[in-house]
Amino acid sequence: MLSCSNVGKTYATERGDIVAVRGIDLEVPSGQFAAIVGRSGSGKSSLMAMIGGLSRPSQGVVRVEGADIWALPDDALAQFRNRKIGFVFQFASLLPALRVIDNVALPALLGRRLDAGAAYTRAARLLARLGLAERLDAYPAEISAGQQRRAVIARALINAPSLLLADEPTSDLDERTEMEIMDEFRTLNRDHAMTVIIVTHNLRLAEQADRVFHIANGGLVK
Ligand SMILES: Nc1ncnc2c1ncn2[C@@H]1O[C@H](COP(=O)(O)OP(=O)(O)OP(=O)(O)O)[C@@H](O)[C@H]1O
Repeated sequence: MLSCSNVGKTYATERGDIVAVRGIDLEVPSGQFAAIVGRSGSGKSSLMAMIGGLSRPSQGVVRVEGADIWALPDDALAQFRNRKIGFVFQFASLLPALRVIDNVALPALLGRRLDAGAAYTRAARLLARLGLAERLDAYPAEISAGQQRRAVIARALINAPSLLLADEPTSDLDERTEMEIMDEFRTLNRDHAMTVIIVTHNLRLAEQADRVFHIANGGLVK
């Protein structure tokens, strides 16, 4: 379902090139729960950004459900991301001027596959499942960090993606919230055959995955 063939990323900087990812080959079958682990700076986020269609590889091919995503024109890639991939990334925070429920419904409205009524109904249902039924009308600044993370997860799921990418989804959260979020990922993975890839520093979380990829210095450790 997801494959990387010889995928690499080099950043050109004023002080020369930085090779962040060096020709990685990996495959994650549909419905698998995979974890990517590695030290800070090893290239995990760069790899996830290429897999998610957010940052163009310097070399290699990324296929998601058979599609060579980086061969798609920009608008087709944007549509593919919107429909097929859910993101739980640190930088993808909630829009502060919108209520929680508006934030969650937004990708469905942008994707134009659900009408507004259906988008809001689905957003409310997802938020309720994630324990936010009482906070639908709150603004992001009015809810806790753990609740914000759950709202981001609801937003990632609104278009029923086949691939969920989560970069350090539970960092800064207490152990109980962390476990609740992991349980939610496992349920989605099991009940909806959603492929899940998480990046984590936390080996306790990685142990729960079907498959663990270790990255060091931009390459996979065999
Ligand atoms: N936009 C960029 N421009 C230049 N160098 C970058 C850029 N983004 C990342 N790098 C460098 O690429 C390497 C890999 O970074 P990356 O963020 O992928 O690692 P990581 O494993 O996700 O780290 P962390 O666990 O700290 O988030 C690092 O040396 C980093 O400094």
